[in-house]
Amino acid sequence: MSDSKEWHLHPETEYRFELDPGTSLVIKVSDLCSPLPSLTSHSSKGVMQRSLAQNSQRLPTPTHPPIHVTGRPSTEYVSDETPMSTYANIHFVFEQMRVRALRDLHGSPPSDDGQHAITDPPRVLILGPENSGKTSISKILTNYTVRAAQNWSPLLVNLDPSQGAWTIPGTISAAVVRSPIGTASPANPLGSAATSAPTALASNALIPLTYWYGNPDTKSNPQLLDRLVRNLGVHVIERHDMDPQARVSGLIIDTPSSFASGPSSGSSADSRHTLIKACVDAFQINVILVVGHEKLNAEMQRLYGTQLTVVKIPKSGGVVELDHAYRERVHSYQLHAYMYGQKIDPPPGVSSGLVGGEAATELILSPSSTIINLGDLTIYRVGPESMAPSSALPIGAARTLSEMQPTLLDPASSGARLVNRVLALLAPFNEDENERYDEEILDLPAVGFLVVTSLDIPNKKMTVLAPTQGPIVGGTAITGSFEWTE
Ligand SMILES: Nc1ncnc2c1ncn2[C@@H]1O[C@H](COP(=O)(O)OP(=O)(O)OP(=O)(O)O)[C@@H](O)[C@H]1O
Repeated sequence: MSDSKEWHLHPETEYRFELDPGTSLVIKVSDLCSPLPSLTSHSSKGVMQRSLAQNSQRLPTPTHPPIHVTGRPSTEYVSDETPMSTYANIHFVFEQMRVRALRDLHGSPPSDDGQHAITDPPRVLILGPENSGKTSISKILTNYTVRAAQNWSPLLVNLDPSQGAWTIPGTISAAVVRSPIGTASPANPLGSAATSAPTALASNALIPLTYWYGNPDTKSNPQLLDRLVRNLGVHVIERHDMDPQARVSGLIIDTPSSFASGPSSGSSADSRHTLIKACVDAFQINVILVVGHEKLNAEMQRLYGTQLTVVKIPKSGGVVELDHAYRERVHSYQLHAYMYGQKIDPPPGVSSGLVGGEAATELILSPSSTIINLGDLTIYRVGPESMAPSSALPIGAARTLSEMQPTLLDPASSGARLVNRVLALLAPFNEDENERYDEEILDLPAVGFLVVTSLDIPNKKMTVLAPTQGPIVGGTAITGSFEWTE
């Protein structure tokens, strides 16, 4: 038995819904000249909302066709208060910046819009408190950009280590986006990465550059996060230098809420400001969008108002308050989906559908469980867990040294606590010995993730679970605070 409903949406309204765990929803927009992807949502918990207004720009007809919704959302309603027109206007301003940058690149005469002196594409930092809709706005602005029929390929950057982005929580990453990102499940909040997606998703799968921070909390090791943000920025700017065509598409950065919340003075404000400055410097930011936060807007205007554009934008009333328990469940779900893929069942009565605009084949992966020698993998830990207590530091010694100090772990020692631990497998060290340096592992991107499922100390063996049978032996890995059991 299918549950189907038809909704007639007026201009400037949006349909919102929330789903119970393990349920899905199919939305069809009828009477379109070009097909709009059905939005099939699947949530591991109770809440997931989507704004349909984000798609309304694509509707080619002046009359607004009904939407057909199949499934049983736990909550659904139509809101007539939406900030989407503001978001669309911001997109149009960014679009003009891209076009001016492209004209400049091609040596075309500047357009006569009075602002032709500025030929920088938008490099946007989105700041806002918890549950303000930052990630959704980053996705909306990115998807608008790739739908603009200009072949733009913007970079989407996620600096929130609690989010999981394209791989697993504990990471920060950047990916070039060429077609609208499908986000049909909280397991892939920013679309699917090519490395873990089956071929069915290949047409819009993303290849992210990922660094492992290893903890969901930005406050656990702000210095490490600062370094990783700068590393990511170096790669992004280098890429833009080599590929000016990509540079003109600009970049959009989603940030953790901790960058926005907290006192405006004192040591925690200092660390917050240091991280924001790291972003502004590393990615050569020229626009800061502050989502619905007067005080933060004033703070950013004061700090950056003279060197770049700071704009406050409204928070959508549709944003759902996601609590700690939900976020923890999503972390576990993301790790499961990283290893095993995910199966999204359409609601009763629907035999097939599109998931994020792609064919809804079963997105199941078969991870590989491998037994290796304890010495086959060199494992480090970085940060607080390896630190001596402050009282044990020599007088005058700075805590900062140990915060950034990688410590080699002996898997057999009880302190290593490796069972169920998530490890990031790092890219190889520089082949040129002369280019090697002490803290090089802090600057190596992650190429994959493993979970230690068991340790056999007497036989000096351990079992690791990984999504593929890629080379692990001889590799270097870093632990973090994440543990995962099936
Ligand atoms: N305009 C909207 N309409 C409906 N639901 C929305 C809208 N914007 C966001 N949401 C929903 O609200 C929830 C939180 O939004 P989002 O993750 O974008 O916020 P955030 O500020 O990035 O969160 P965080 O606190 O993790 O930084 C998500 O479930 C998202 O799907």
